[in-house]
Amino acid sequence: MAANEHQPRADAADVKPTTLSRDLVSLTKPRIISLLLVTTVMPMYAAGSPTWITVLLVMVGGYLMAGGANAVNMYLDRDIDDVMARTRLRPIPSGRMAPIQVLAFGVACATLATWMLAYFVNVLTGMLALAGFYFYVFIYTRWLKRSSPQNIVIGGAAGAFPPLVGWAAVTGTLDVTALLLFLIVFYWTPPHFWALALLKQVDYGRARVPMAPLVWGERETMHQMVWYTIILLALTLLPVLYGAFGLFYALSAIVLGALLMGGVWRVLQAARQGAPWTGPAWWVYKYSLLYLALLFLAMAIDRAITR
Ligand code: HEM
Ligand SMILES: CC(C)=CCC/C(C)=C/CC/C(C)=C/COP(=O)(O)OP(=O)(O)O
Repeated sequence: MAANEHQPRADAADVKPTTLSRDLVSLTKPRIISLLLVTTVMPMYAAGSPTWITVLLVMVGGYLMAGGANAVNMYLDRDIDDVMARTRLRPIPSGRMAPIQVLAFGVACATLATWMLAYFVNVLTGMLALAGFYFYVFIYTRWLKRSSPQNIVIGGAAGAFPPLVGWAAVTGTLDVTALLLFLIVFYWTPPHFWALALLKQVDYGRARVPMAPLVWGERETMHQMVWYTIILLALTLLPVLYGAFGLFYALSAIVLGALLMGGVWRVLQAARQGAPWTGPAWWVYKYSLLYLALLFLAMAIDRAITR
């Protein structure tokens, strides 16, 4: 029996204020945004010495833009969220909010964010954040998520916009280091998400979402995770080669990267030997979050040490 079959389906109009405010926050997917903000703010310190007010504006604007994107994602995905155990208790499928309310909230957040970032920070920052919103809503959610196992590779580029936003907020422009930070998040996304997708195949199968393990099979997905991780590790060391970051970052990237590679390799080896691989896959999913946060923190610390 599905997890929330005993949950009462409330009328959207009957929602208590406390529940409504909690639902509005949950529409923004705050835990995911916490890491998006790390990948926005750390590049600001890697790019220069931002004032605290710029950092605050970028954090609020970035939260509103990503939160708006996540709310519109929940509006567009309300049918599949209703059939997946992981997402069935969200405000729309559980009947606590009407779809149109969620859409209006998401669009309002994104509009406010565009104005805040463009007016108080700079136009490029506002435009880049808005591009991330459009990429996530239209390219990933509306198009690729339901049509191709490459959904999270190409669509995943949306999640790589935050470092560009942070960089542009401090420098007013983009350069090759900013592009590398974009590519690092881009190549990080497949091992991050496919580790989870391997574990959630029943959900995605029920929702008919063509995630890689269901289309390519488990073993091929694991091979792809290994390749993306190898490219990711190479990319993380590139900025050291041309002097953008120093020894502290280099050592951090090597140690953190070796642990990620070890985890991804353990998943593949366990599957090859017919041993249980779900434990190692959970480890890779969880560790991928810590990996990205610490890698970006190391960039900022490195620049603080060498500046
Ligand atoms: C297409 C790209 C991505 C996909 C498909 C994806 C998918 C997911 C999914 C399905 C979850 C589980 C959430 C849940 O349990 O409700 C998750 C967790 C998470 N993701 Fe991603 N993700 C992507 C990119 C990113 C990016 C770019 C970041 C931040 C830089 C990120 C940060 C997180 C965090 C922090 C969690 C843990 C949330 C929690 O503990 O509740 N993800 N991701
Ligand atoms: C600059 C800017 C605003 C960028 C936007 C970045 C952004 C919102 C990235 C989110 C990435 C993500 C969590 C995808 C999961 O969607 P999903 O639909 O697969 O997850 P779900 O099944 O949990 O809904």
